[in-house]
Amino acid sequence: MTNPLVGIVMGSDSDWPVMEAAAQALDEFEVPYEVDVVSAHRMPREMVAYGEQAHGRGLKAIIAGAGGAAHLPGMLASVTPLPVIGVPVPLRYLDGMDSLLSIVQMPAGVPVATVSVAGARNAGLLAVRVLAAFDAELAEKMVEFQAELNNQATEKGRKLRAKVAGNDSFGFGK
Ligand SMILES: Nc1c(C(=O)O)ncn1[C@@H]1O[C@H](COP(=O)(O)O)[C@@H](O)[C@H]1O
Repeated sequence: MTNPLVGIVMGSDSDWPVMEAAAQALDEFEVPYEVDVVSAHRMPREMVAYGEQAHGRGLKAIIAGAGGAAHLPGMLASVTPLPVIGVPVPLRYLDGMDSLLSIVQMPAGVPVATVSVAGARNAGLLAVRVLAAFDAELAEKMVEFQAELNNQATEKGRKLRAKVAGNDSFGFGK
């Protein structure tokens, strides 16, 4: 089995419906990853061990998702030299604002790259970019992915213009 390059961890299995999108993004780029529940609050010793061992085990980035008082991404960032990408998971109350602020407002010296509330897909894509900085083949795949995004957006504009005005006044989207 291929060694995982990205660790996707979350405070609870209840975060998986949100965090799954990170795994899907990594699948699209054929980046090997591992998935686990690691809670700073409920299993602090295991959380520290996970963070301390991640680099030595060959991981290149950690994606950490948590909801509510979401301390997991920041605590992992404090015990690993790896880049940590934080995903604020929205819970029943407060619309994820609690998770967002818990993750994004890190003290200087301990960075967490925070994506949007429930932005697990972007977390996966950001991890791909981290790896692509040192992997020409992966970088090429990312360029192709971006070109496809461009095509899709252009096509949406073309369809909208055709629907609204029946013309192509900006000359985009041939
Ligand atoms: N924010 C944290 C941490 C942590 O930051 O260590 N551990 C669990 N949790 C969060 O608690 C929420 C409710 O968890 P349960 O569904 O298990 O009660 C989840 O969103 C989880 O990420």
